[in-house]
Amino acid sequence: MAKHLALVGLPGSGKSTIGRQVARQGGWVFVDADHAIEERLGCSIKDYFAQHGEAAFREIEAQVLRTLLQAPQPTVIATGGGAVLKPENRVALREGCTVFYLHAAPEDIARRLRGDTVRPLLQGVDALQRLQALQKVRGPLYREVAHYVLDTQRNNPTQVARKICMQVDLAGLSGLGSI
Ligand SMILES: Nc1ncnc2c1ncn2[C@@H]1O[C@H](COP(=O)(O)OP(=O)(O)OP(=O)(O)O)[C@@H](O)[C@H]1O
Ligand SMILES: O=C(O)C1=C[C@@H](O)[C@@H](O)[C@H](O)C1
Ligand SMILES: [Mg+2]
Repeated sequence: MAKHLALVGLPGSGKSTIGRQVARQGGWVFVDADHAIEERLGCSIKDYFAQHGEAAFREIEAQVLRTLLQAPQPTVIATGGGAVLKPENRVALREGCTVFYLHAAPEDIARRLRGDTVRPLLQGVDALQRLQALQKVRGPLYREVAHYVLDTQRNNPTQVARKICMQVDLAGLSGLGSI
């Protein structure tokens, strides 16, 4: 039975915001994979992207994910938006976690992220077009890895977090305890 809970979805789908709330509600440890990666890098993801490129970043991301999945305590993991790109990450996530895909249309996310300056893949481009392109490639991968798909468009982060907790409770997911 899965031990951890992972949230996957496009940049801005709410993984960090909702993951933190789920962990608080359930009394679990919360880890934002992007923060764990930045600790490991010693610099921001944005700077690392600029200096070393995406391929180098993906290698570090895979290593950090592996480390997080080995944690002895049940953890809510907000994954990076592109963590599902590597097939081995998808296998590791699916096996080591109960995975929730936070779905939202690119149009909605573009509205949420208006004025964003930290997401490297959305800088200096038309954010909506980029999100649509990401959705085309990643949508099937998020669905492939997910045990559950949640629509985040008609629900605010607190409501989505509550739905996740209810699902965890209903399914009696061992390792995560009950809420
Ligand atoms: N269901 C929602 N409804 C409205 N706004 C939301 C919802 N979920 C998240 N947001 C808002 O969208 C923004 C992005 O959320 P967040 O940073 O949690 O996304 P993320 O998936 O962690 O992104 P990234 O992959 O880039 O780390 C935040 O301002 C957050 O408050
Ligand atoms: O969508 C992506 O590819 C990314 C999303 C962020 O969470 C970070 O992991 C990084 O900026 C890459
Ligand atoms: Mg995040």
